[in-house]
Amino acid sequence: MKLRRSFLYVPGNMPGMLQNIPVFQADGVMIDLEDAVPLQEKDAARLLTRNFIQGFKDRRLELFVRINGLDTPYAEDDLREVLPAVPDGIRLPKADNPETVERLDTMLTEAEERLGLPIGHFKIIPSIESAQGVLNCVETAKASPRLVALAFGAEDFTASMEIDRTKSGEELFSARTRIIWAAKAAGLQAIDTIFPDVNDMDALRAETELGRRLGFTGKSLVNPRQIEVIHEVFRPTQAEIDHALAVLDAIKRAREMGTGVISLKGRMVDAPVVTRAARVLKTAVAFGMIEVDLSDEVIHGTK
Ligand SMILES: CC(C)(COP(=O)(O)OP(=O)(O)OC[C@H]1O[C@@H](n2cnc3c(N)ncnc32)[C@H](O)[C@@H]1OP(=O)(O)O)[C@@H](O)C(=O)NCCC(=O)NCCSC(=O)C[C@@](O)(CC(=O)O)C(=O)O
Ligand SMILES: [Mg+2]
Repeated sequence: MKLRRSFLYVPGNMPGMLQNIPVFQADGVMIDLEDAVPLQEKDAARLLTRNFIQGFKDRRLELFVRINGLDTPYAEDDLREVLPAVPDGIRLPKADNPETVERLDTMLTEAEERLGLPIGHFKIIPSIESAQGVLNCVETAKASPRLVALAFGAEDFTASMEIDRTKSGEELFSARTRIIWAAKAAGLQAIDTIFPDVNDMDALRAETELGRRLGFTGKSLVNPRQIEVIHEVFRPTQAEIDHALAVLDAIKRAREMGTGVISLKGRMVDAPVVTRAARVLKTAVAFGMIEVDLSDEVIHGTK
C-alpha cells in the first residue's frame, strides 16, 4: 500500500520554497504550475520546476506536477517542459469529465515513447473541483489505468457553485462522499482538499478527521506546518490497533469452534468486522508501527 497521506503544493515559481522540498516529511509534493503561478511567471516556473526535478535525486517523496488545465493554452507547454525531467506523475486540475483524462493519458503515452520510458510510468491524479466534475467523477475515475487517486479541490468547487467555503464544511459533504465512492469503486485512493487557514490547526485537524471518517486516505495541503497534524490523523491509534488484533484473535477462536461469528466484549464479530480490522492493521504495517501476519489464512480463514 503506497502511503499518500499528505500532498504538499509548492508554487513552481518560488525557488526559496522549492529548495525546502527535500527536508519535508510529506508523502508527496505537487509542484504547481497552475493557480499559484501568475501568467507572466509560467515560463520561468516551468524551467525552475524542470531543473528542480532533474536535480532531486532522493526520490522517497512522490513528485507530481500540477499542470494548467488541458483546455488552457499552457498545458502543452507545461508537459513538454517538465516531462523530460521524469516526475512521478501529473496532477490534472479541473478534471470535469473522463475525456480530459483520456486526452492527458494519450499525451503521456506519446511522451513516454519519445523519452524511452515504460508506458504507464507517469501516474495521474485528477482533481475534481466543479459541479460538472463531481457529477462525472464516477466515469472519470475509470478513464485511465494511470490513475492512482481522485482528489477533491474545494476552493474551485465552491467557486463553481457560487457559495462560500465554511470551516465546518457542510456545503462540501455530498461532493466529498460522491468523490470517495467513485474512487473506492474504481480501486483508487481518495485525497481530500487543502485547508486554507494555515494558522488554525484545530480546524485543520477536525476537517482531516472528518475526511478520514468518510473514507479519504490522504489530504492535499499548502503549508509544511500542516504535515504533522495530517499524519497524526491518518495514523491508526494504539487503541484501534489493539482492537483490530483482538478481532483477529476472536475470529480465529470462532473458526476453531466451527462458526463464523462470535462476540467480543458484547459486540458481534463477523466477516466485515474482520475486513475492517485487517484494513487498520494493513495501515499500521504501512506506517511501520507493527509487524503482523495478514495472510488470507489469518483474515479469511482460507489458504
Ligand atoms: C499559504 C501560504 C501563502 C502561507 O504563507 P505564510 O507566509 O503564512 O507561510 P509560513 O508558514 O510563514 O512560511 C514559513 C516557511 O515555510 C515556507 N513555506 C510556506 N509554504 C510553503 C510551501 N507550500 N512549500 C514550501 N515552503 C513553504 C515559507 O517560504 C517559509 O520559509 P522560510 O522563509 O525559509 O522560513 C504559503 O504557505 C503558500 O504560498 N503555500 C502554497 C500555496 C499554493 O501552492 N497554492 C496553490 C495550491 S491550492 C489550490 O490551488 C486550491 C485547489 O486547487 C487545491 C486542492 O485542494 O487541490 C482547490 O481548488 O481547492
Ligand atoms: Mg483548484
